[in-house]
Amino acid sequence: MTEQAIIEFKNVSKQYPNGFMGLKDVSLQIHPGEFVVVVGLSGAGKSTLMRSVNRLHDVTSGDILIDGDSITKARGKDLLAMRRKIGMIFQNFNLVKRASVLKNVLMGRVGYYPTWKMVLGLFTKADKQRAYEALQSVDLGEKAYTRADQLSGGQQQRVAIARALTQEPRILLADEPIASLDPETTRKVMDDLKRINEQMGITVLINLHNVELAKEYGSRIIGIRAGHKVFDGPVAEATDDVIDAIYGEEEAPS
Ligand SMILES: Nc1ncnc2c1ncn2[C@@H]1O[C@H](COP(=O)(O)OP(=O)(O)OP(=O)(O)O)[C@@H](O)[C@H]1O
Repeated sequence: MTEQAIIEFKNVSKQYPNGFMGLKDVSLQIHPGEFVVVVGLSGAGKSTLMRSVNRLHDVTSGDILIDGDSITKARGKDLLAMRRKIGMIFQNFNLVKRASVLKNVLMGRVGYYPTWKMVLGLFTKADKQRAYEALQSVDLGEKAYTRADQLSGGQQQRVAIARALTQEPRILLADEPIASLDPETTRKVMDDLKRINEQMGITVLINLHNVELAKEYGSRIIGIRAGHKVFDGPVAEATDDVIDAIYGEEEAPS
């Protein structure tokens, strides 16, 4: 018996309103606990793929299943419940700069409260505890009351990771999370993601430009080129020839 995929793309295509095809007939399955790195040239469709998973982008055709349920077709409360399972971090951190680190991390609980409680900032003790614990897990417990914009870029990204963890997700999407960071902080963020994957069993899907880091941290690589999936396999199979085919100069498939 094969284990149920936590993320499944079935013949997914995405056409932007201007007619450009961001994804072309992509099918894939990701299983619980995997650490999958998506690589490809700038503009290949990596972010489009990532943002389709939690419906930051709607796809044009095909279906995306989360734990076997279609997120493509989900509406209202069902969509909200599915999105709770999916945390996300971004290249530019997306923190509320003038708010404290703790407030930012608590935002990870937004999907669990009605709007009026959020407006009044009425978080439960249990949620505050969750937020502290998430901050501690990225080694930033002592920064809880610091304003987010007082932290370094690497620290801000780790606050964003803590915010995603507070959501108690099963999947973590990371869209170019280290693109704005220097090499040293890059490692710290990647190490945090790896630890979260291994110790908490959270499935990680991450876009990276850097193939070396993709090979070092990933268990599996997906290569995207001009909207097509052109490679999907374990890191050991991502040979130089494979990487050349993902990044190379020759004509991309249409
Ligand atoms: N809203 C949009 N309308 C039209 N085209 C878009 C839109 N968003 C993205 N695209 C195009 O879709 C293609 C894929 O974009 P995407 O951001 O997914 O690429 P990427 O592989 O993540 O690139 P990068 O590494 O530079 O972020 C690009 O050619 C981009 O210009």
